[in-house]
Amino acid sequence: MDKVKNLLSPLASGTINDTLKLVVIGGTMETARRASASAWSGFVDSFFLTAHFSQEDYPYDWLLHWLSKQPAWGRSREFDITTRTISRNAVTQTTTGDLLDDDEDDEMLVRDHRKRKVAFEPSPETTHTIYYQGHWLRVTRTKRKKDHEHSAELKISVVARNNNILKQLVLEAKRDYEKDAEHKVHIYMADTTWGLWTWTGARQKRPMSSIVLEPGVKDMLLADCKDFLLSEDWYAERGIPFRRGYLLHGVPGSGKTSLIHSIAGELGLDIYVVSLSAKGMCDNKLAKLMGRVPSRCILLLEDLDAAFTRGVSRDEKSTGTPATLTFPTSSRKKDLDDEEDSTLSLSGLLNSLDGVAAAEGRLLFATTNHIERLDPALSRPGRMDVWINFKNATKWQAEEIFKNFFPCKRPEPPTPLTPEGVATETKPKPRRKAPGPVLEEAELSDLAKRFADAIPEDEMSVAAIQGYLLKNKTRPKEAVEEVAEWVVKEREMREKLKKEKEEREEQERKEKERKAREEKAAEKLTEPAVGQPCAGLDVITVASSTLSLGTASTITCADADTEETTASEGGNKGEKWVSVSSESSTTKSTSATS
Ligand SMILES: Nc1ncnc2c1ncn2[C@@H]1O[C@H](COP(=O)(O)OP(=O)(O)OP(=O)(O)O)[C@@H](O)[C@H]1O
Repeated sequence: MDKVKNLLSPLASGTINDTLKLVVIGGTMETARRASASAWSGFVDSFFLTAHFSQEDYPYDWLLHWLSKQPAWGRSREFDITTRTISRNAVTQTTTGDLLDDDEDDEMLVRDHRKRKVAFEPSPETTHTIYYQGHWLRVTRTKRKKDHEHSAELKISVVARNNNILKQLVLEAKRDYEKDAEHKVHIYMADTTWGLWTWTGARQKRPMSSIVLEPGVKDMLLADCKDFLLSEDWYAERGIPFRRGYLLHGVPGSGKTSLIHSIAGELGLDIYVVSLSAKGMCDNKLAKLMGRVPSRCILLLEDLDAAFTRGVSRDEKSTGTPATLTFPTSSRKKDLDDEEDSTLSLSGLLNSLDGVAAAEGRLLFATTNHIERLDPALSRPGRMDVWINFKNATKWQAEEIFKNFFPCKRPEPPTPLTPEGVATETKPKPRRKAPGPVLEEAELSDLAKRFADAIPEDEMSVAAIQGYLLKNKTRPKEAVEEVAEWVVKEREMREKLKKEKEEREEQERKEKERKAREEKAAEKLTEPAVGQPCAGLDVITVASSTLSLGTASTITCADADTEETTASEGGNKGEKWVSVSSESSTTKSTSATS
């Protein structure tokens, strides 16, 4: 008791009393200050209407698109600068700081190639103030994490009596976005870090006429897509999932991707692009992405064959025979779990495409240069209903590409008539002058024919021919005269590249073999300890009764693939090694003493 009194006695002294008073007064004042500050901010906030727009929903894109056009955005004091243009219509700024519209900017780029387009994006976690229809909007882009998932959000606050101003803003942003979309194709890329779709910009629509394919192919494909989009009820009545898949396969540079973009433009659809071989792509992320594809769009799976060169294929999984047989220690098991988590499997892909979460009404387009590498399950009807083979250019294609490439004098279109039949006086739209000479129509046809004669059938890709013409874009006549020489050079170059590739592959094969030999040798050297699993084998049976050589127990290891069984007797170096057949069969003992 005395001890307690001694301990408390300093508290009764004057100094401690004063200190305590100070602490109490200070604490009270601070609490009061905080309470009043939060009350004030609560009071101020009570005047604000706040709307949240999640990245997973359309209004987020509309608003970002709208914001990217606001001059105040460019003058904002905190922003991310990117040379990746948000949209061709986005407010852009040269490095000198002047705001320019697109046409001016193009001119600038011609005059001064060092000047680059710079786009402004809202910095995350910063607030921007924008004046809109008599109101000050406070706009904040935030990143949030919910249920282990990252996503972005746009928060817009405004002082107003009701939410009419926010409704108006969203509608205007939507109208603006859709107006731009009329002439553009919006492209979204799969973000494998967040498992979300990221808007990467809008591309000018590419006219179907600029794609040169054998007659009928484009029309057939377009008609099929249109027919599908109009057949929702037909599919519903028959209980068939409302989806259609198109597999475009064939040589590189033959127009697969270009055709898809063109169709998207023609049908007014957005494109959602997934590269299955992208770093970080796994079953989970793909399923999430597929669940977030809107109902009417083009889903583009690029380089379909590339995805499964590194992952675990469905066949390996389904037979239960993993590619490498291992006995996971706890840390190794964690690695395996992580690996599984970051791997894309064929079954994962099929589930994502067909699963309940998969969007209805989407057009699935898949491209590949190696159709022979595809698993038949992936390309079967129901998943890929229409297949189109893209080949190297025919002579007819070469001729058409040439005609499309060079400008020629076209006859003036007839003057439109008024309802009374009087010709209207219309001012011709000023056209940008194309570089190079403008040919007569007949001359162009003649040159195109001569050009096509020099191009070998089904040997050069359309992209290669286009590349050659680009180099001669102001010299149509010379392009024809020099094309034979180019073909020879191109062949030589391809021969050289082929040789180099073969040499590289041969070297890689040798290297692989060498590594395999080394691994085998290392395996032989590692003697399995008694009671421990044999590396590389997945079934272990301890059969101490089958053999009675020496004193140690015997381990029998069955190779899952070959059913071959070996047994080894433990013991010191220099003692016996025994091989036996499987447990039930008779011992084919080859004992040896080293
Ligand atoms: N049939 C074609 N008609 C018009 N242009 C074409 C055609 N084929 C290729 N091109 C041109 O070649 C370039 C490459 O074409 P694209 O990317 O569409 O080929 P791809 O078949 O998708 O190639 P990859 O398989 O390598 O992805 C584009 O600039 C495109 O304009």
